[in-house]
Amino acid sequence: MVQKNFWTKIGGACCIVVACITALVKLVLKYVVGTYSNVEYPSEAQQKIYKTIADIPGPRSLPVFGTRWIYWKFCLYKLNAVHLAYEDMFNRYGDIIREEALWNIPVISVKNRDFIERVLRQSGKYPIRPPNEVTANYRKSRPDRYTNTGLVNEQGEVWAMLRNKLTPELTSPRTIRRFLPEVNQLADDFNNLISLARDGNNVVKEFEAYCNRMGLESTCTLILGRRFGFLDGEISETATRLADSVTSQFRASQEAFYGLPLWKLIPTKAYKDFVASEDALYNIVSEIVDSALIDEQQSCTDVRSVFVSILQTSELDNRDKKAAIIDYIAAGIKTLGNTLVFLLYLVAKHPEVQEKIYNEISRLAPAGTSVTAEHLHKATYLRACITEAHRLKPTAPCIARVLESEIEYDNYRLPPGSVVLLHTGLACLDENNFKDATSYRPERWLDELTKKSPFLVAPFGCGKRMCPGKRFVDLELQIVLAKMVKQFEIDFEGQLKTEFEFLLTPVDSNFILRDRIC
Ligand code: HEM
Repeated sequence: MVQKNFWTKIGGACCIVVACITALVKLVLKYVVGTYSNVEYPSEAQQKIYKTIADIPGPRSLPVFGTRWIYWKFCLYKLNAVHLAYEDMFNRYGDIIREEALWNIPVISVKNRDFIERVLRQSGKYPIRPPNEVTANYRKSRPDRYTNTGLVNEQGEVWAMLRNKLTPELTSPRTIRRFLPEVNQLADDFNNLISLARDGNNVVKEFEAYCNRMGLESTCTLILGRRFGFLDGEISETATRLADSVTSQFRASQEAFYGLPLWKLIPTKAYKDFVASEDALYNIVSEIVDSALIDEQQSCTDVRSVFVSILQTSELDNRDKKAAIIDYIAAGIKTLGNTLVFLLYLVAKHPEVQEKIYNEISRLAPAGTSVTAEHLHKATYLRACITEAHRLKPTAPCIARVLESEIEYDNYRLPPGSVVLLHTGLACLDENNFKDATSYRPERWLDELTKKSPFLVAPFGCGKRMCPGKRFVDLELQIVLAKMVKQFEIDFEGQLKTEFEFLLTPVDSNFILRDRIC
């Protein structure tokens, strides 16, 4: 018993001695190493400064399902109002939010200007935009039609190869210059269509449908090099099918992305709808391409260059050429239609702005003349009105990226591979970034002091993955706005309603178009 006590005491003493020696060695090492190497060892408090993705605030997350429950029926937000959900979440949680997709994969949303700029500036050779998983999944299941998931959804070297081969003709200023007379004609036909669509009170109901037809006709004309009659009084069955399938494609993508992604396990209704719309789109575009191919052999006009350049691209499978045309048409219709409605709505709500556009364009291009490149170059106020509409109501209000390297923000460390949504649209409404941010004031863009803000006012995205349709859309918006303001006094009663269908989309828009008395 005495012996046991003795050994216990010896053991205790040894422990105390070892602890003291360890502390002493630590102290000496810290002092010596600190003195001679100049390396600063962070204190425990300093080490804790960095927080991880898991610390970012956001809605409560469920195992496996993550935070997608917030869009379920009777829960916090509506699936067709995702834009309002983000507004509310930024108010609740601050400038950085964590959501979780299926299997608890984090998705980080940010609206801080500095963060947005750093992410967009860091992009390397192959910037990664998270693919639309529904489209990618479907296309992989149809090797008979697709060799890859397409320009919009591919990554890395395959994306770079598609981008290099498919976009130069579309983005070339020469193509856009050559297309100018055609856009003048398209704008005249659009004016004619909406003029005839007015009721006795000069109201055009569901104006967005006409703008989508304009998006469809002009994108098809640019890409396929011929007119399709989507602006004729009677809309053809093909136009209706094409417009419907693009709408249901966006809607189904939205449900499959933000809703419960059960489609990964079983073919849900949303997935089946998506497949049906993708099939319809494929069949319609195939018909159009085939008929355009026959015409192509009989004609040799210049406007066909985008189509011809795609068809003549060497080392590209025919399936890729058809897929590219589908992607261009699908990418162009609703984006262009929505943007046109938002622009005209803002102009309608600001008669003083409208008057200034009218005066500028009447001075530059008198009645009866076409709008030329020189007119547009001089129409600085008209262009400012378009930039300001992109700032205030962009149809694509956020840019998605996968981080290529680590980023630190507000004491959080986000590792490479993190999925981030950059909410440029909401950042544009922040008073810290723009004075009088929620007002439509085109004049701000005429002020030399206003920063151009290419990372905030970025309706077409940014960097190497930027929208290849930008130049064409710029041209079209300018000519359509100029010609509409010349012909009509545009008015709108009440507030424009919007929904989110993967894009910010106008609904039930009734415009009043009074003939201008010159
Ligand atoms: C107002 C009309 C349009 C808007 C607002 C718009 C917006 C955008 C945005 C935000 C992106 C993503 C860019 C990024 O991640 O940095 C994009 C990509 C794309 N857009 Fe557009 N777009 C429009 C019209 C068009 C048109 C007319 C076409 C084709 C003729 C087109 C074809 C594409 C393609 C192919 C991509 C994918 C590019 C890539 O990943 O390399 N877009 N667009």
